[in-house]
Amino acid sequence: MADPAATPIPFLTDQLDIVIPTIRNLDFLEMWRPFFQHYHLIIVQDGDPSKVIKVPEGFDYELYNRNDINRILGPKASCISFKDSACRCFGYMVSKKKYIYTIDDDCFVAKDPSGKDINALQQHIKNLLCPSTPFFFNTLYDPYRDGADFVRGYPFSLREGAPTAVSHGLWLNIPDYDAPTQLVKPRERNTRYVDAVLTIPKGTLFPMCGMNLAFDRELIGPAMYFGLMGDGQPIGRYDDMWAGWCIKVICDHLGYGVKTGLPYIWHSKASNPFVNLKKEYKGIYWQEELIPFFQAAVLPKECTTVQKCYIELSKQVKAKLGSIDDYFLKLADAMVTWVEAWDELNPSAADSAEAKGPGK
Ligand SMILES: O=c1ccn([C@@H]2O[C@H](COP(=O)(O)OP(=O)(O)O[C@H]3O[C@@H](CO)[C@H](O)[C@H]3O)[C@@H](O)[C@H]2O)c(=O)[nH]1
Ligand SMILES: [Mn+2]
Repeated sequence: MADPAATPIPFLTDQLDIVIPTIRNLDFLEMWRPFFQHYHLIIVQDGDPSKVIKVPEGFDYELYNRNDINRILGPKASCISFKDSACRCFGYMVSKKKYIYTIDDDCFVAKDPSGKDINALQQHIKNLLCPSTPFFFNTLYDPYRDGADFVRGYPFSLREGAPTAVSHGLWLNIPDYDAPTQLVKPRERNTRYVDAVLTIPKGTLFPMCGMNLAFDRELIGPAMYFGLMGDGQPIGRYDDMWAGWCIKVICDHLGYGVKTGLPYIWHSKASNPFVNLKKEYKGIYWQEELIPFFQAAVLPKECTTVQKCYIELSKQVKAKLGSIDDYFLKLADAMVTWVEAWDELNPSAADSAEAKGPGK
């Protein structure tokens, strides 16, 4: 097998879309121009569709506002959040590319300890193209990286690794803290650059942040639904968390890997902690029941495609979480609507999904 660490990182400009949820002008792209200008952008405009979003010259993009989402999905648009960054998942659905990178419009290019600008997109591509090691933990971190390898005692039968479905990047400056933590530590900034990429072990959940995230759309796209939040919903800021718990259960079942660590972006501003507390507070106690649910979730072996896994998960959500709050009955239905809409917009992928089967 070719040494994944030694091969140069391809740019994949015709295989990757960048999805940006936004309610503001996209001046932040100026800083990303050297890294993004050859990629196609999918801009999901949230909020008032009559507002004109200014996109800097020279970028190739498609922009969807709420009117477009309603026109394209019809009644199924009900599964796409309104007035919340969760709307970004519509961009995953309409993309036709193999890979997705999603980034917030208040995230900028960070510098590594040497002072060099970090090309976050290239690091995500490297993470996605290199295998993961979910079945046995390598104590010297990413074994496929230049200057590292599997350590003594690592089973040779597992050294081929698993296909990587998700690459979860981190943030310098404003960390992704929940509102209570933000309120207690308003001036805390993340200044620590940890030069590592880790595979999250099979059977372990994690808090997935949508700020700096890339994934293999063909491996896990139909499960990357950012849960129903925003207008008319009882919670917010749990969209990406919901997606992260669902994709991790499914990746574990299908034998795919999820990585976290490099690359870093510079998160420039903290959202209002009081507004965030109002959005999060129910989720803070609900998640004490949600996490055990996902930890115990078992998918039958007949679930051989992401769609089948996701539909099965939605049934378990309805059966086991509906008693917490009616919201989870609505969310379970929205999960089904999402998959139906996904398959309508991606018919060929839906047909071939049957053939894919579990990752080896
Ligand atoms: O109603 C809205 C509000 C914002 N957006 C766009 O979404 C992203 C994130 O917005 P922002 O940076 O203001 O919020 P954060 O609290 O930093 O977001 C992080 O927390 C999580 C919220 O679920 C999420 O994982 C992170 O994004 C920006 O691009 C806004 O323009 C929106 O579309 N609709
Ligand atoms: Mn932000």
